[in-house]
Amino acid sequence: MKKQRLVIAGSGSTYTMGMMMSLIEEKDRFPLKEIVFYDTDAERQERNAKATEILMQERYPELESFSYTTDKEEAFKEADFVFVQIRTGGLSMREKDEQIPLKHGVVGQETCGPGGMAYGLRSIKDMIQLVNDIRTYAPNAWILNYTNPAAIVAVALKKEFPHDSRLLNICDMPIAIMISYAKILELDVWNLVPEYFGLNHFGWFTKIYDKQGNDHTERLKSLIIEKGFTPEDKEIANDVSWQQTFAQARQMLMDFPEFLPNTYLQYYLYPEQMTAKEDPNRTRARQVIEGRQKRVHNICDQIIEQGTAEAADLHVDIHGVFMVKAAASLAYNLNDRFIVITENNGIISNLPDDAMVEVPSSLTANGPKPFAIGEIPTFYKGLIEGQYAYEKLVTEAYFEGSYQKLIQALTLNRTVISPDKAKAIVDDLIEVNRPYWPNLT
Ligand SMILES: NC(=O)c1ccc[n+]([C@@H]2O[C@H](COP(=O)([O-])OP(=O)(O)OC[C@H]3O[C@@H](n4cnc5c(N)ncnc54)[C@H](O)[C@@H]3O)[C@@H](O)[C@H]2O)c1
Ligand SMILES: O=P(O)(O)OC[C@H]1O[C@H](O[C@H]2[C@H](O)[C@@H](O)[C@@H](O)O[C@@H]2CO)[C@H](O)[C@@H](O)[C@@H]1O
Ligand SMILES: [Mn+2]
Repeated sequence: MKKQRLVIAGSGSTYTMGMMMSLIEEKDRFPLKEIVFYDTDAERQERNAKATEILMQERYPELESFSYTTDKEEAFKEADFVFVQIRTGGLSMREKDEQIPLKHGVVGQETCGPGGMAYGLRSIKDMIQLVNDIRTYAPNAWILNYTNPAAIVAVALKKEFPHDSRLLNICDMPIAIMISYAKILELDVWNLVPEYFGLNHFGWFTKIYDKQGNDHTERLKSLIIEKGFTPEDKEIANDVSWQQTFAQARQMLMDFPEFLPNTYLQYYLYPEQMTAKEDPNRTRARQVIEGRQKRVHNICDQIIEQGTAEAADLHVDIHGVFMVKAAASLAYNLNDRFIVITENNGIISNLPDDAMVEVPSSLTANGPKPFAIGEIPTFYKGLIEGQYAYEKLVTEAYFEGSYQKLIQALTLNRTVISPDKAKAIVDDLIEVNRPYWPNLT
Protein backbone atom coordinates (compact mmCIF):
# COMPACT_ATOMS: atom_id res chain seq x y z
CA MET A 1 0.00 0.00 0.00
CA LYS A 2 1.42 3.37 -1.00
CA LYS A 3 2.02 5.63 1.99
CA GLN A 4 0.53 9.10 1.55
CA ARG A 5 1.84 12.65 1.94
CA LEU A 6 -1.07 14.48 3.58
CA VAL A 7 -1.52 18.23 4.00
CA ILE A 8 -4.04 19.71 6.45
CA ALA A 9 -5.04 23.15 5.15
CA GLY A 10 -6.54 25.24 7.94
CA SER A 11 -4.50 23.29 10.48
CA GLY A 12 -5.32 25.79 13.24
CA SER A 13 -8.90 24.44 13.14
CA THR A 14 -10.72 23.30 16.26
CA TYR A 15 -11.20 19.97 14.45
CA THR A 16 -7.50 19.29 13.78
CA MET A 17 -6.72 17.33 16.95
CA GLY A 18 -9.77 15.09 16.42
CA MET A 19 -8.56 14.58 12.85
CA MET A 20 -5.12 13.54 14.15
CA MET A 21 -6.73 10.98 16.45
CA SER A 22 -8.69 9.64 13.48
CA LEU A 23 -5.52 9.33 11.37
CA ILE A 24 -3.94 7.34 14.20
CA GLU A 25 -7.03 5.12 14.51
CA GLU A 26 -7.15 4.52 10.74
CA LYS A 27 -3.39 4.15 10.10
CA ASP A 28 -3.73 0.66 8.63
CA ARG A 29 -6.48 1.73 6.24
CA PHE A 30 -4.84 5.05 5.26
CA PRO A 31 -1.09 4.81 5.99
CA LEU A 32 0.89 8.04 5.97
CA LYS A 33 4.53 8.80 5.41
CA GLU A 34 4.21 12.52 6.03
CA ILE A 35 1.81 15.07 7.52
CA VAL A 36 2.21 18.77 6.78
CA PHE A 37 0.15 21.51 8.45
CA TYR A 38 -0.67 24.61 6.38
CA ASP A 39 -2.46 27.71 7.72
CA THR A 40 -2.36 31.43 7.00
CA ASP A 41 -2.32 32.17 10.75
CA ALA A 42 1.05 31.00 12.09
CA GLU A 43 0.15 31.60 15.73
CA ARG A 44 -3.14 29.68 15.59
CA GLN A 45 -1.42 26.85 13.73
CA GLU A 46 1.48 26.55 16.16
CA ARG A 47 -0.50 25.38 19.18
CA ASN A 48 -2.08 22.47 17.27
CA ALA A 49 1.25 21.71 15.55
CA LYS A 50 3.36 21.52 18.70
CA ALA A 51 0.78 19.28 20.37
CA THR A 52 0.54 17.10 17.25
CA GLU A 53 4.33 16.71 17.12
CA ILE A 54 4.27 15.17 20.61
CA LEU A 55 1.13 13.11 19.94
CA MET A 56 2.54 11.60 16.75
CA GLN A 57 5.92 10.77 18.31
CA GLU A 58 4.00 8.73 20.89
CA ARG A 59 1.25 7.16 18.78
CA TYR A 60 2.41 7.22 15.14
CA PRO A 61 6.12 6.28 15.19
CA GLU A 62 5.79 4.95 11.62
CA LEU A 63 5.27 8.53 10.40
CA GLU A 64 8.49 9.64 8.67
CA SER A 65 7.90 13.37 8.96
CA PHE A 66 5.63 15.94 10.56
CA SER A 67 6.04 19.65 9.80
CA TYR A 68 4.09 22.91 9.73
CA THR A 69 4.35 25.94 7.51
CA THR A 70 2.64 29.02 6.14
CA ASP A 71 4.52 28.62 2.85
CA LYS A 72 2.33 27.29 0.04
CA GLU A 73 5.09 25.66 -2.01
CA GLU A 74 6.59 23.91 1.03
CA ALA A 75 3.13 22.67 2.00
CA PHE A 76 1.65 21.49 -1.29
CA LYS A 77 4.68 20.25 -3.25
CA GLU A 78 4.29 16.50 -3.83
CA ALA A 79 1.11 16.28 -1.77
CA ASP A 80 -1.04 13.20 -2.39
CA PHE A 81 -4.00 14.45 -0.33
CA VAL A 82 -5.04 17.85 1.00
CA PHE A 83 -7.77 17.95 3.65
CA VAL A 84 -9.23 21.46 3.73
CA GLN A 85 -11.02 22.99 6.72
CA ILE A 86 -10.60 26.77 6.59
CA ARG A 87 -12.84 29.48 8.06
CA THR A 88 -12.41 32.88 6.37
CA GLY A 89 -13.02 35.59 8.94
CA GLY A 90 -12.82 33.13 11.84
CA LEU A 91 -15.40 32.53 14.53
CA SER A 92 -15.75 36.28 15.14
CA MET A 93 -17.27 36.70 11.65
CA ARG A 94 -19.44 33.62 12.28
CA GLU A 95 -20.87 35.47 15.27
CA LYS A 96 -21.81 38.43 13.03
CA ASP A 97 -23.39 36.06 10.46
CA GLU A 98 -25.61 34.77 13.26
CA GLN A 99 -26.37 38.05 15.05
CA ILE A 100 -27.20 40.32 12.09
CA PRO A 101 -30.09 38.27 10.64
CA LEU A 102 -31.45 37.74 14.18
CA LYS A 103 -31.57 41.52 14.62
CA HIS A 104 -34.04 41.50 11.69
CA GLY A 105 -36.07 38.65 13.13
CA VAL A 106 -34.57 36.06 10.78
CA VAL A 107 -32.68 32.76 11.37
CA GLY A 108 -29.03 33.44 12.25
CA GLN A 109 -27.06 30.31 11.35
CA GLU A 110 -23.58 29.34 10.15
CA THR A 111 -24.65 27.69 6.87
CA CYS A 112 -28.38 28.44 6.49
CA GLY A 113 -30.14 31.60 5.30
CA PRO A 114 -28.39 35.00 5.29
CA GLY A 115 -25.59 33.80 7.62
CA GLY A 116 -24.73 31.02 5.21
CA MET A 117 -24.87 33.48 2.32
CA ALA A 118 -22.45 35.85 4.10
CA TYR A 119 -20.08 33.01 4.98
CA GLY A 120 -20.35 31.68 1.40
CA LEU A 121 -19.29 34.99 -0.11
CA ARG A 122 -16.24 34.97 2.19
CA SER A 123 -15.32 31.30 1.61
CA ILE A 124 -15.54 31.32 -2.21
CA LYS A 125 -12.63 33.76 -2.67
CA ASP A 126 -10.26 31.91 -0.33
CA MET A 127 -11.25 28.49 -1.62
CA ILE A 128 -10.59 29.47 -5.25
CA GLN A 129 -7.21 30.86 -4.23
CA LEU A 130 -6.40 27.75 -2.21
CA VAL A 131 -7.35 25.31 -4.99
CA ASN A 132 -5.23 27.33 -7.45
CA ASP A 133 -2.29 27.22 -5.00
CA ILE A 134 -2.64 23.48 -4.50
CA ARG A 135 -2.88 22.85 -8.25
CA THR A 136 0.28 24.93 -8.85
CA TYR A 137 2.36 22.56 -6.74
CA ALA A 138 0.33 19.33 -6.70
CA PRO A 139 -1.68 18.98 -9.93
CA ASN A 140 -2.86 15.46 -9.09
CA ALA A 141 -3.46 15.65 -5.35
CA TRP A 142 -6.87 14.73 -4.04
CA ILE A 143 -8.51 17.75 -2.40
CA LEU A 144 -11.12 16.79 0.19
CA ASN A 145 -12.98 19.84 1.40
CA TYR A 146 -15.01 20.35 4.57
CA THR A 147 -15.03 24.17 4.39
CA ASN A 148 -18.52 25.58 4.80
CA PRO A 149 -21.00 26.49 3.57
CA ALA A 150 -20.14 23.32 1.63
CA ALA A 151 -23.25 23.66 -0.58
CA ILE A 152 -22.26 27.10 -1.90
CA VAL A 153 -18.52 26.31 -1.94
CA ALA A 154 -19.26 23.22 -4.08
CA VAL A 155 -21.31 25.20 -6.62
CA ALA A 156 -18.66 27.94 -6.84
CA LEU A 157 -15.74 25.51 -7.19
CA LYS A 158 -17.57 23.56 -9.90
CA LYS A 159 -18.05 26.85 -11.79
CA GLU A 160 -14.39 27.88 -11.38
CA PHE A 161 -12.80 24.41 -11.86
CA PRO A 162 -15.32 22.50 -14.04
CA HIS A 163 -12.82 19.83 -15.11
CA ASP A 164 -11.04 19.22 -11.81
CA SER A 165 -11.95 15.60 -11.09
CA ARG A 166 -9.91 15.30 -7.89
CA LEU A 167 -11.82 17.84 -5.84
CA LEU A 168 -14.48 16.51 -3.49
CA ASN A 169 -16.71 18.38 -1.03
CA ILE A 170 -18.05 16.41 1.91
CA CYS A 171 -20.14 16.92 5.04
CA ASP A 172 -20.20 14.88 8.24
CA MET A 173 -23.84 15.56 9.14
CA PRO A 174 -25.40 12.54 7.37
CA ILE A 175 -22.91 10.12 8.94
CA ALA A 176 -23.29 11.82 12.35
CA ILE A 177 -27.05 11.30 12.08
CA MET A 178 -26.43 7.67 11.11
CA ILE A 179 -24.48 7.15 14.34
CA SER A 180 -27.70 7.97 16.16
CA TYR A 181 -29.67 5.60 13.90
CA ALA A 182 -27.15 2.86 14.60
CA LYS A 183 -27.51 3.37 18.37
CA ILE A 184 -31.32 3.14 18.15
CA LEU A 185 -31.16 0.05 15.92
CA GLU A 186 -28.37 -1.53 18.02
CA LEU A 187 -26.24 -1.91 14.89
CA ASP A 188 -22.74 -0.81 13.90
CA VAL A 189 -22.88 2.48 11.96
CA TRP A 190 -20.52 1.07 9.29
CA ASN A 191 -22.96 -1.80 8.76
CA LEU A 192 -25.71 0.64 7.71
CA VAL A 193 -26.45 1.29 4.04
CA PRO A 194 -28.34 4.56 3.57
CA GLU A 195 -30.40 5.81 0.67
CA TYR A 196 -30.42 9.59 0.70
CA PHE A 197 -31.01 12.57 -1.60
CA GLY A 198 -30.78 16.34 -1.41
CA LEU A 199 -28.41 19.27 -1.32
CA ASN A 200 -25.81 19.74 1.43
CA HIS A 201 -27.58 20.46 4.76
CA PHE A 202 -30.87 20.02 2.86
CA GLY A 203 -31.67 16.34 2.36
CA TRP A 204 -33.57 13.24 3.45
CA PHE A 205 -32.83 9.57 4.16
CA THR A 206 -35.34 7.49 2.22
CA LYS A 207 -34.14 4.06 3.39
CA ILE A 208 -31.85 2.61 6.03
CA TYR A 209 -30.71 -0.92 5.21
CA ASP A 210 -27.94 -3.02 6.70
CA LYS A 211 -25.23 -4.71 4.64
CA GLN A 212 -27.14 -7.98 4.89
CA GLY A 213 -30.03 -6.34 2.98
CA ASN A 214 -32.50 -5.94 5.84
CA ASP A 215 -34.70 -2.83 5.68
CA HIS A 216 -34.81 -0.99 9.04
CA THR A 217 -36.52 2.19 7.84
CA GLU A 218 -40.03 1.86 9.27
CA ARG A 219 -38.85 0.40 12.58
CA LEU A 220 -36.34 3.24 12.90
CA LYS A 221 -39.02 5.89 12.28
CA SER A 222 -41.32 4.32 14.89
CA LEU A 223 -38.52 4.12 17.45
CA ILE A 224 -37.53 7.76 16.91
CA ILE A 225 -41.12 8.92 17.32
CA GLU A 226 -41.69 6.68 20.35
CA LYS A 227 -38.41 7.15 22.19
CA GLY A 228 -36.93 10.41 20.86
CA PHE A 229 -33.77 11.24 18.94
CA THR A 230 -30.42 12.23 20.47
CA PRO A 231 -26.90 13.01 19.20
CA GLU A 232 -24.54 10.11 19.89
CA ASP A 233 -21.16 11.05 18.39
CA LYS A 234 -18.96 11.81 21.40
CA GLU A 235 -18.15 15.31 20.14
CA ILE A 236 -21.79 16.44 20.24
CA ALA A 237 -23.60 13.96 22.53
CA ASN A 238 -23.50 16.24 25.59
CA ASP A 239 -23.96 19.52 23.76
CA VAL A 240 -27.32 21.11 24.66
CA SER A 241 -27.65 22.89 21.31
CA TRP A 242 -27.12 19.63 19.38
CA GLN A 243 -29.53 17.81 21.73
CA GLN A 244 -32.23 20.39 20.89
CA THR A 245 -31.47 20.01 17.18
CA PHE A 246 -31.82 16.24 17.25
CA ALA A 247 -35.06 16.54 19.28
CA GLN A 248 -36.40 18.84 16.56
CA ALA A 249 -35.61 16.20 13.93
CA ARG A 250 -38.14 13.98 15.70
CA GLN A 251 -40.74 16.74 15.34
CA MET A 252 -39.91 17.04 11.61
CA LEU A 253 -40.43 13.31 11.19
CA MET A 254 -43.82 13.55 12.91
CA ASP A 255 -44.86 16.44 10.63
CA PHE A 256 -43.47 14.84 7.44
CA PRO A 257 -43.27 11.08 8.07
CA GLU A 258 -42.39 9.99 4.54
CA PHE A 259 -38.59 10.36 4.85
CA LEU A 260 -36.03 10.91 7.64
CA PRO A 261 -34.78 14.53 7.61
CA ASN A 262 -31.29 16.01 7.82
CA THR A 263 -31.23 18.03 11.07
CA TYR A 264 -30.48 21.28 9.17
CA LEU A 265 -33.97 21.25 7.63
CA GLN A 266 -35.27 22.64 10.94
CA TYR A 267 -34.14 26.13 9.91
CA TYR A 268 -36.15 26.01 6.67
CA LEU A 269 -39.27 24.26 7.99
CA TYR A 270 -39.64 26.15 11.29
CA PRO A 271 -37.79 29.48 10.76
CA GLU A 272 -39.90 31.50 13.26
CA GLN A 273 -39.45 28.89 16.01
CA MET A 274 -35.68 28.69 15.38
CA THR A 275 -35.35 32.49 15.49
CA ALA A 276 -37.41 32.82 18.67
CA LYS A 277 -35.28 30.36 20.66
CA GLU A 278 -31.98 32.19 19.98
CA ASP A 279 -30.27 34.54 22.43
CA PRO A 280 -28.60 37.12 20.14
CA ASN A 281 -25.92 37.70 22.80
CA ARG A 282 -24.99 34.04 22.90
CA THR A 283 -25.37 32.50 19.49
CA ARG A 284 -23.63 29.27 18.44
CA ALA A 285 -20.33 31.01 17.59
CA ARG A 286 -19.99 32.27 21.19
CA GLN A 287 -20.79 28.78 22.49
CA VAL A 288 -18.07 27.31 20.24
CA ILE A 289 -15.51 29.98 21.24
CA GLU A 290 -16.13 29.29 24.92
CA GLY A 291 -16.68 25.56 24.42
CA ARG A 292 -14.93 23.51 21.73
CA GLN A 293 -12.25 26.09 20.92
CA LYS A 294 -11.33 26.68 24.58
CA ARG A 295 -11.32 22.95 25.30
CA VAL A 296 -9.05 22.13 22.33
CA HIS A 297 -6.67 25.00 23.15
CA ASN A 298 -6.43 23.86 26.80
CA ILE A 299 -5.71 20.27 25.78
CA CYS A 300 -2.96 21.40 23.39
CA ASP A 301 -1.42 23.74 25.98
CA GLN A 302 -1.41 20.88 28.48
CA ILE A 303 0.28 18.46 26.03
CA ILE A 304 2.94 21.06 25.21
CA GLU A 305 3.55 21.91 28.88
CA GLN A 306 3.77 18.28 29.99
CA GLY A 307 5.70 17.13 26.91
CA THR A 308 3.38 14.14 26.56
CA ALA A 309 -0.13 13.43 25.25
CA GLU A 310 -0.61 10.42 27.50
CA ALA A 311 -3.13 12.12 29.79
CA ALA A 312 -4.76 14.22 27.07
CA ASP A 313 -8.54 14.03 26.74
CA LEU A 314 -8.42 13.55 22.96
CA HIS A 315 -10.71 11.20 21.12
CA VAL A 316 -11.55 9.95 17.67
CA ASP A 317 -14.65 11.67 16.26
CA ILE A 318 -16.85 11.00 13.28
CA HIS A 319 -15.75 14.25 11.62
CA GLY A 320 -12.17 12.96 11.31
CA VAL A 321 -12.94 9.29 10.72
CA PHE A 322 -15.33 10.07 7.86
CA MET A 323 -12.73 12.19 6.02
CA VAL A 324 -10.03 9.53 6.49
CA LYS A 325 -12.23 6.62 5.38
CA ALA A 326 -13.36 8.60 2.31
CA ALA A 327 -9.71 9.38 1.48
CA ALA A 328 -8.72 5.72 1.84
CA SER A 329 -11.48 4.65 -0.53
CA LEU A 330 -10.27 7.17 -3.15
CA ALA A 331 -6.58 6.29 -2.63
CA TYR A 332 -6.94 2.51 -2.80
CA ASN A 333 -10.03 2.20 -5.03
CA LEU A 334 -12.02 0.55 -2.22
CA ASN A 335 -15.39 1.46 -3.75
CA ASP A 336 -16.78 2.18 -0.28
CA ARG A 337 -20.20 3.80 -0.27
CA PHE A 338 -20.48 7.25 1.33
CA ILE A 339 -22.86 10.19 1.07
CA VAL A 340 -20.92 12.98 -0.69
CA ILE A 341 -21.55 16.16 -2.69
CA THR A 342 -21.31 15.66 -6.45
CA GLU A 343 -22.69 17.03 -9.71
CA ASN A 344 -26.22 15.78 -10.37
CA ASN A 345 -25.94 14.89 -14.06
CA GLY A 346 -29.23 12.97 -14.06
CA ILE A 347 -28.73 11.16 -10.74
CA ILE A 348 -31.91 12.84 -9.43
CA SER A 349 -33.67 12.78 -12.77
CA ASN A 350 -36.15 15.62 -12.14
CA LEU A 351 -33.56 18.12 -10.86
CA PRO A 352 -31.13 20.24 -12.94
CA ASP A 353 -28.00 18.46 -14.18
CA ASP A 354 -25.69 21.16 -12.83
CA ALA A 355 -26.99 21.02 -9.22
CA MET A 356 -24.39 19.92 -6.67
CA VAL A 357 -26.39 17.20 -4.92
CA GLU A 358 -25.60 15.14 -1.84
CA VAL A 359 -26.14 11.46 -2.57
CA PRO A 360 -24.65 8.01 -1.84
CA SER A 361 -21.66 7.34 -4.07
CA SER A 362 -19.07 4.66 -4.50
CA LEU A 363 -15.68 6.32 -3.90
CA THR A 364 -13.19 4.98 -6.44
CA ALA A 365 -9.70 5.89 -7.64
CA ASN A 366 -11.50 7.63 -10.51
CA GLY A 367 -13.68 9.69 -8.22
CA PRO A 368 -17.19 9.37 -6.81
CA LYS A 369 -19.60 7.18 -8.78
CA PRO A 370 -23.05 8.21 -7.53
CA PHE A 371 -25.93 5.73 -7.45
CA ALA A 372 -29.02 6.64 -9.48
CA ILE A 373 -31.93 8.04 -7.46
CA GLY A 374 -34.56 8.64 -10.18
CA GLU A 375 -37.48 11.02 -9.68
CA ILE A 376 -38.13 12.58 -6.28
CA PRO A 377 -41.65 13.52 -5.08
CA THR A 378 -43.05 17.02 -5.67
CA PHE A 379 -42.71 18.35 -2.09
CA TYR A 380 -38.96 17.65 -1.93
CA LYS A 381 -38.40 18.72 -5.52
CA GLY A 382 -40.09 22.05 -4.81
CA LEU A 383 -38.06 22.67 -1.66
CA ILE A 384 -34.77 21.68 -3.31
CA GLU A 385 -35.36 23.76 -6.42
CA GLY A 386 -35.92 26.90 -4.31
CA GLN A 387 -32.84 26.20 -2.22
CA TYR A 388 -30.69 25.38 -5.24
CA ALA A 389 -31.78 28.61 -6.94
CA TYR A 390 -30.65 30.46 -3.78
CA GLU A 391 -27.25 28.70 -3.85
CA LYS A 392 -26.80 29.46 -7.53
CA LEU A 393 -27.79 33.11 -7.13
CA VAL A 394 -25.35 33.61 -4.25
CA THR A 395 -22.59 32.11 -6.39
CA GLU A 396 -23.53 34.26 -9.40
CA ALA A 397 -23.69 37.33 -7.13
CA TYR A 398 -20.07 36.59 -6.12
CA PHE A 399 -18.76 36.18 -9.69
CA GLU A 400 -20.76 39.10 -11.12
CA GLY A 401 -20.57 41.42 -8.08
CA SER A 402 -24.37 41.64 -8.17
CA TYR A 403 -26.29 43.17 -5.24
CA GLN A 404 -29.60 42.39 -6.97
CA LYS A 405 -28.84 38.66 -7.15
CA LEU A 406 -28.26 38.56 -3.37
CA ILE A 407 -31.68 40.14 -2.81
CA GLN A 408 -33.19 37.56 -5.17
CA ALA A 409 -31.34 34.77 -3.36
CA LEU A 410 -32.64 35.76 0.09
CA THR A 411 -36.16 36.38 -1.23
CA LEU A 412 -36.16 32.79 -2.46
CA ASN A 413 -34.68 31.42 0.78
CA ARG A 414 -37.32 30.03 3.13
CA THR A 415 -35.66 31.71 6.12
CA VAL A 416 -36.24 35.24 4.72
CA ILE A 417 -38.91 35.60 1.95
CA SER A 418 -39.49 39.37 2.46
CA PRO A 419 -37.55 41.52 -0.07
CA ASP A 420 -37.50 44.41 2.44
CA LYS A 421 -35.87 42.23 5.06
CA ALA A 422 -33.50 40.82 2.43
CA LYS A 423 -32.29 44.34 1.57
CA ALA A 424 -31.91 45.43 5.19
CA ILE A 425 -29.94 42.29 6.08
CA VAL A 426 -27.70 42.43 3.00
CA ASP A 427 -26.95 46.12 3.70
CA ASP A 428 -25.91 45.34 7.29
CA LEU A 429 -23.84 42.34 6.17
CA ILE A 430 -22.04 44.43 3.53
CA GLU A 431 -20.86 46.85 6.24
CA VAL A 432 -19.07 44.16 8.28
CA ASN A 433 -17.88 42.06 5.32
CA ARG A 434 -16.05 44.80 3.36
CA PRO A 435 -12.61 43.17 3.87
CA TYR A 436 -13.86 39.83 2.53
CA TRP A 437 -16.67 40.28 -0.02
CA PRO A 438 -16.39 41.37 -3.64
CA ASN A 439 -17.70 44.86 -4.50
CA LEU A 440 -21.43 44.64 -5.10
CA THR A 441 -23.24 47.00 -7.45
N1 LIG B 1 -18.56 20.09 5.98
C1 LIG B 1 -18.82 19.81 7.26
O1 LIG B 1 -19.69 19.03 7.54
C2 LIG B 1 -18.04 20.49 8.33
C3 LIG B 1 -18.00 19.98 9.62
C4 LIG B 1 -17.31 20.68 10.59
C5 LIG B 1 -16.63 21.85 10.25
N2 LIG B 1 -16.70 22.31 8.99
C6 LIG B 1 -15.99 23.52 8.55
O2 LIG B 1 -14.60 23.36 8.82
C7 LIG B 1 -13.99 24.64 8.88
C8 LIG B 1 -13.16 24.78 10.14
O3 LIG B 1 -14.00 24.99 11.24
P1 LIG B 1 -13.45 25.46 12.66
O4 LIG B 1 -14.63 25.77 13.49
O5 LIG B 1 -12.49 24.50 13.16
O6 LIG B 1 -12.74 26.84 12.27
P2 LIG B 1 -11.43 27.50 12.89
O7 LIG B 1 -11.58 28.98 12.70
O8 LIG B 1 -11.15 26.98 14.24
O9 LIG B 1 -10.24 26.97 11.94
C9 LIG B 1 -10.07 27.37 10.64
C10 LIG B 1 -8.58 27.59 10.37
O10 LIG B 1 -8.46 27.99 9.00
C11 LIG B 1 -7.43 28.98 8.92
N3 LIG B 1 -7.62 29.71 7.67
C12 LIG B 1 -8.51 30.69 7.39
N4 LIG B 1 -8.37 31.07 6.11
C13 LIG B 1 -7.38 30.31 5.56
C14 LIG B 1 -6.79 30.22 4.26
N5 LIG B 1 -7.20 31.00 3.27
N6 LIG B 1 -5.80 29.33 4.07
C15 LIG B 1 -5.37 28.53 5.07
N7 LIG B 1 -5.89 28.57 6.33
C16 LIG B 1 -6.89 29.45 6.56
C17 LIG B 1 -7.60 29.80 10.17
O11 LIG B 1 -6.43 30.52 10.47
C18 LIG B 1 -7.93 28.71 11.20
O12 LIG B 1 -6.77 28.25 11.82
C19 LIG B 1 -15.14 25.63 8.77
O13 LIG B 1 -15.31 26.05 7.44
C20 LIG B 1 -16.33 24.82 9.22
O14 LIG B 1 -17.54 25.36 8.78
C21 LIG B 1 -17.38 21.64 8.02
O1 LIG C 1 -22.02 24.56 15.65
P1 LIG C 1 -20.82 23.70 15.59
O2 LIG C 1 -19.57 24.46 15.20
O3 LIG C 1 -20.65 22.81 16.78
O4 LIG C 1 -21.08 22.68 14.40
C1 LIG C 1 -21.28 23.08 13.10
C2 LIG C 1 -21.05 21.90 12.19
O5 LIG C 1 -22.08 20.96 12.46
C3 LIG C 1 -22.06 19.77 11.70
O6 LIG C 1 -20.91 19.03 12.06
C4 LIG C 1 -20.90 18.32 13.33
C5 LIG C 1 -20.90 16.88 13.05
O7 LIG C 1 -22.08 16.60 12.40
C6 LIG C 1 -20.73 16.04 14.25
O8 LIG C 1 -20.52 14.72 13.87
C7 LIG C 1 -19.57 16.40 15.09
O9 LIG C 1 -18.36 15.94 14.60
O10 LIG C 1 -19.58 17.76 15.31
C8 LIG C 1 -19.69 18.58 14.16
C9 LIG C 1 -19.73 19.96 14.73
O11 LIG C 1 -20.25 20.02 16.01
C10 LIG C 1 -22.13 20.13 10.24
O12 LIG C 1 -22.08 19.01 9.42
C11 LIG C 1 -21.04 21.09 9.86
O13 LIG C 1 -21.17 21.46 8.52
C12 LIG C 1 -21.09 22.32 10.75
O14 LIG C 1 -19.98 23.14 10.50
MN1 LIG D 1 -21.89 19.84 7.22
